[in-house]
Amino acid sequence: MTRTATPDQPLRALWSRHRRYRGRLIAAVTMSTINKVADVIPELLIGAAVDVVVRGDDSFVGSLLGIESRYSQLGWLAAFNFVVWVIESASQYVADVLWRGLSQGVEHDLRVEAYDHAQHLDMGWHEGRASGTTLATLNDDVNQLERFLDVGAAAILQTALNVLLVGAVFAAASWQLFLLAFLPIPVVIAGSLFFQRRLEPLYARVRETVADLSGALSANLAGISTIKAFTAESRERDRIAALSTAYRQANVDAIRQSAAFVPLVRMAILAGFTCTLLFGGWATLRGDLEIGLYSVLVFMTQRLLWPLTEVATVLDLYQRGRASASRILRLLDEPVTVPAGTEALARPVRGAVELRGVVAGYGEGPAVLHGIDMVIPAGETHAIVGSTGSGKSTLLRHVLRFDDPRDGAVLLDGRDVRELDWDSLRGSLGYVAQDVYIFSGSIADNIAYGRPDASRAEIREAAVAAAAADFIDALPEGFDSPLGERGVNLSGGQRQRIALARALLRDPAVLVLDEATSAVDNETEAAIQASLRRATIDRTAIVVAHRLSTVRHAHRIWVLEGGDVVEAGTHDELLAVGGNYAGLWKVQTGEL
Ligand SMILES: Nc1ncnc2c1ncn2[C@@H]1O[C@H](COP(=O)(O)OP(=O)(O)OP(=O)(O)O)[C@@H](O)[C@H]1O
Repeated sequence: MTRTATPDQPLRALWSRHRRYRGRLIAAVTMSTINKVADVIPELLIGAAVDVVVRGDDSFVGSLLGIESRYSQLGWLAAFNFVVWVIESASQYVADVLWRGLSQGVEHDLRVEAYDHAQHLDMGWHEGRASGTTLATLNDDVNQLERFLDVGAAAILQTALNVLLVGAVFAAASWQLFLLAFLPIPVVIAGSLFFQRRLEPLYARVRETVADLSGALSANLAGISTIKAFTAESRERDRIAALSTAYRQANVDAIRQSAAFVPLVRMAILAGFTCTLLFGGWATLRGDLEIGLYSVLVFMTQRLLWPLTEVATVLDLYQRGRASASRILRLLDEPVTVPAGTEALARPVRGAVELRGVVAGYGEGPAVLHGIDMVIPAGETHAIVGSTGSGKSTLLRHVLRFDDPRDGAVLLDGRDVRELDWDSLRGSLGYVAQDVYIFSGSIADNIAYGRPDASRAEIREAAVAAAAADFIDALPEGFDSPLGERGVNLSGGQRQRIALARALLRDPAVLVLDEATSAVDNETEAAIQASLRRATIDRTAIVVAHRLSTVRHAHRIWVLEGGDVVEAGTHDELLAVGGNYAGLWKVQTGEL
């Protein structure tokens, strides 16, 4: 499987996918700018107030407004200050709402897009990694990005605006002081770049370890009954503890590095602050600088420099966001190796299935099917039998196009399934898997999963055909009985019958059953067999079975061995041949 390289600028690459939010971003940046300007003005006003008190009639405010009384001048300043604060508070609120809306919007879109992409990736991709690892990307990584967008992006903008605005005030007051006060800035920038480079691999490691942990946690919860049955609790606890320790250690390493940045920033700030205090004070004493301006500059130095300590936090969020963005992009860049075709089948679909020289295998592994030729005419029931590991499920997997063959082709109604759109292919197939999945919801919801618009009467009809209606009616809430996420309150046989009803309700041209009656008792099996015979009168059925009694009436039985068809024929023909099938039949029934 080829993998597209992650771009060097994962956040930028991610943003290019979300250009539709540009308007909202511009609005958020505008609001933050208004807010920052309104935030700086009160400090200028303090300087103006000191100026009023010290210089009286000659003050800047006095000459600007043409008012003599110092009391009135201060009153005007207070009124102006009030207006500025109202603007500051209102713009803060609007900016917060806009930034959060932006991050929530991007997060939502990304989560849905990444999930949708993941569900279109082939089965091999999903089987090749723990589902918890994918979950970690869809959940933790997307959330991590939200934190960066929510807090980090706005903070970066605020700090940059701060430097610009305060810089403008300093530059207007005295260029010498401007240079002194801005002394720490290059140090902070150089430090940021240095730490950013060091932090990048550390946060990539944090994301990897959290994915491993998440994968192990979800696998363990899914297999909790096995853990209990084998009293493996303490062993599993230790395994999870080891993965958690790796995660903690990765975080500690990253935090140790990112925290080391804070003292560096603080020392740089101290230098800048001391310079302003000392050199500004001396200049004022010499009469080169107005007292009002000096007090403004002292306040401004605080305003300029202290927020720089935030740079470390922002850098931290930025690096975490970058690491998460790379993982999300990697998922989004994962190619869909089993893409849908574009052709539609002529309706009604007849249901003729053919395999022509199908060679198949998993990943880079050896071939599991070695050139299977099989013709299943429309309307017939064909069985596939063979010892365990002979390739029966692999064959079904290719009929369903969970995977494409390495060589040869699978055809439905004479068309290569790779050319067909999903609706034509999977819409024509009713599948009952070996391991039945029950969704949370009611029994009726589960049966209607493939046809959500089905009426209650149709759902009941499908349940009757699958020999499931009796046990469903016996439940206190009947078809409305809720099922747990994994259908834990149903027996294996009951779950199989629900799955069968689900497949029959779609009225598919081809019914694909993988060991669909393996978990039921003999009596239920006979009931299902009778219903299946009725249900498959006018449709194709491909049935994988271990218990040969369930397929003895099939039109044709294909016997697989080591990935090859070794025998084929009706039950009676195969018994007459006296080969593999006859041997298996004898073992299972004791008769010949
Ligand atoms: N996801 C997978 N990845 C790699 N190899 C696999 C995978 N699934 C099956 N195989 C291998 O393919 C071969 C055929 O397996 P398959 O499940 O098709 O056999 P089967 O006849 O259905 O067996 P059973 O009757 O036990 O279900 C086996 O050797 C198995 O190890």
